[in-house]
Amino acid sequence: MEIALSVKGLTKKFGEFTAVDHVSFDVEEGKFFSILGPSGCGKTTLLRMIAGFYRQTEGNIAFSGVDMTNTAPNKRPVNLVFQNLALFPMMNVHENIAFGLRRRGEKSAVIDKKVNELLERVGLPGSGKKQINQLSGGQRQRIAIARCLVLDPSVLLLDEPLGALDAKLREHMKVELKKLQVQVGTTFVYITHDQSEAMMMSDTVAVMNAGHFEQIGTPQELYHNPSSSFVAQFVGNNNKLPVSLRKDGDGQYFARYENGKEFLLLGKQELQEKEAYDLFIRPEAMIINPKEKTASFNTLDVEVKAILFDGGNSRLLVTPQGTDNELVVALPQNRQFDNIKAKDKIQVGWDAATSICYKRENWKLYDEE
Ligand SMILES: Nc1ncnc2c1ncn2[C@@H]1O[C@H](COP(=O)(O)OP(=O)(O)OP(=O)(O)O)[C@@H](O)[C@H]1O
Repeated sequence: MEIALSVKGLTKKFGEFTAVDHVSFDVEEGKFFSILGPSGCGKTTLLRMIAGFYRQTEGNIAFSGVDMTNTAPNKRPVNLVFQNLALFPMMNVHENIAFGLRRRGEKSAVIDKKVNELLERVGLPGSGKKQINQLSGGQRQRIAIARCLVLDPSVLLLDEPLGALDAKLREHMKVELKKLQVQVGTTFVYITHDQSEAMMMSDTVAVMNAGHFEQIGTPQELYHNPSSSFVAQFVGNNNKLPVSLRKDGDGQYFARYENGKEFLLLGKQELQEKEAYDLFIRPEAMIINPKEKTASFNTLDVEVKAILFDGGNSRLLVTPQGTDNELVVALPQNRQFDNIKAKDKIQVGWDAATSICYKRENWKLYDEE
């Protein structure tokens, strides 16, 4: 498969501050590639360098194998969809989409044909005469994308385009945007701080932290095999237990929890005794009142603090005995645990293979601030 975009060692410094630090990645043609990271990690700066709006301090950018590191923005085969969409309110839908083609000096008949084709492709045929203020948030979104696609970019850059929408519409547009990308087949490079957006829509996700990429992988790889504490915490819901490590005579590691309980550790990660670690266990990896326990099964006695009912995403909030920590345990959908109530003492357990341990790091996700 051809590489639509190749970025090598891209770096941007603002004075002494390094906003983007030697970032490298390739995006295959026709794929949905997301850059996911908390506010201020450098996503927009990276996107602006790719678009050509910022000059890089170091590094290279190539489109379809052609180096364009120093090419002017309007000569690059990219287009950028902004967070605020930047549609022209005084123009109708047709005029908005036609804008770029007119500037290119295309003939009216060609413009009309292309605009109508694009309106079909984004699922809004016949809406050319509508004013922008007559459109819903989701429709505006599609028009903003149509306005960029009409110029036939080989890569479409999207800067948090769902950011301005309310929660319900965001959910809907995630699915719409994914379908639209598959339908039009254009390579999308999408930036977001919302992990569920990135996970649901992307073929590949790069997780960005403080100017660098922590991990690049499929959503499944990031979820099941996070390569760092940051990724384990930023991608999907995870429980974090502060632990210290002990190695027994056979070289087997155990995680010692603050209430004195020890958990077996499996897995390939490098561990060092006596360092401070965090043990990560996904809510759905935890089994309530486990009956059949494998040889590598860990258990923990907990008290139920609250039932967090949310339909198919219902969970228990529990506190392990002898600690102030709170853990989240997914509730199976078979109503088997309908009888559980607050203050109940229960046991939760997980297979050691489903947990992962990383050295403790002292950063905070901005949601927690
Ligand atoms: N023109 C500039 N001059 C100096 N510092 C800047 C400039 N633009 C961005 N920065 C800094 O670079 C860092 C990365 O900013 P950037 O806007 O790329 O982050 P982001 O991940 O897109 O964040 P957000 O999701 O909040 O938009 C921030 O610390 C920001 O303050």
